[in-house]
Amino acid sequence: MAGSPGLKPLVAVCQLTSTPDKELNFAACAGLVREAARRGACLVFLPEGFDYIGSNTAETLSLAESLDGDLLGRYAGLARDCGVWLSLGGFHERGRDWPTTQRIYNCHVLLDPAGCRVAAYRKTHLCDVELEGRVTMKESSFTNPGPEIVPPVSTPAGKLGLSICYDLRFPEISLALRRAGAEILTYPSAFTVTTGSAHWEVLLRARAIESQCYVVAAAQTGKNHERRTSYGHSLVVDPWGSVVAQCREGPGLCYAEIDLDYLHRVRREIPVHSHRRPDLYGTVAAAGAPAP
Ligand SMILES: O=C(O)CNC(=O)[C@H](CS)NC(=O)CCC(=O)C(=O)O
Repeated sequence: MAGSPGLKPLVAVCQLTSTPDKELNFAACAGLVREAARRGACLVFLPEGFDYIGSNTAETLSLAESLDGDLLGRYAGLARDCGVWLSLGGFHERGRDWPTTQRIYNCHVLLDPAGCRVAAYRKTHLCDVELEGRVTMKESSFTNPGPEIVPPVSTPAGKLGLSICYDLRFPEISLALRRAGAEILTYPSAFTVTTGSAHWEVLLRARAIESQCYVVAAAQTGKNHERRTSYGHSLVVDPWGSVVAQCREGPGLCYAEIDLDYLHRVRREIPVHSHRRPDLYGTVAAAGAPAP
């Protein structure tokens, strides 16, 4: 379907309730990816923690694998079987430094339809957040921060910029990806209900409007284990800021056509990118500092 004249590429967004059971999670993901491929999607997005959501730190660490391990091998087979690109947002990766750090990376892997790994972005902003009496997250206690932002990758749907979940709160990364040529930004996520209900959609729409990119956000939803519930609301935003697709409650799929002609029209009409003043943003003195 992708590339056929007159047809716009279709992307699919998977919403999941991952548990600590990797087998069950793989079966759920494979079912959704196969369905998305049957419907003609060329690129399928899975959320952060698509592999599993551990019920405690020890379990999270013990289940982690390397990028060359069995689980990603099976996802590569799935991409090949279905002939789709797969955005695997937020794989729990044991990197080469595992023996010394005993920490993992939160790694967003992009596979092409041959099952080849074409990019791996390791989450750079770690979610250490404490909302008194409601939410405690300390991702840095078991995760190493990624060392770099990864250049956008050409896919049949457009040039894809990779981020993960909490990165969504940092417009710097989305603008850096836009500057590097991104047309689609993606934020695979496992948001909390408390922060998601206040911030999720408004942040995603803001990232789309300011970067003039499509924004694709696959999310965990519902009860992952006894002590963890995720916000859901997987969606796609167009470069004007309209929500063009959204999952309903529970695990499932939503679809969007990516219209790059429309994206370029929005960029022509409001050329914020060429109006930026990078000469100024780094030069503001702190309050109270003496005037030059
Ligand atoms: O740990 C795993 O297994 C999967 N990773 C996560 O769930 C991550 C780190 S704890 N969650 C977030 O970043 C939530 C961000 C969020 O909710 C916000 O920014 O408001």
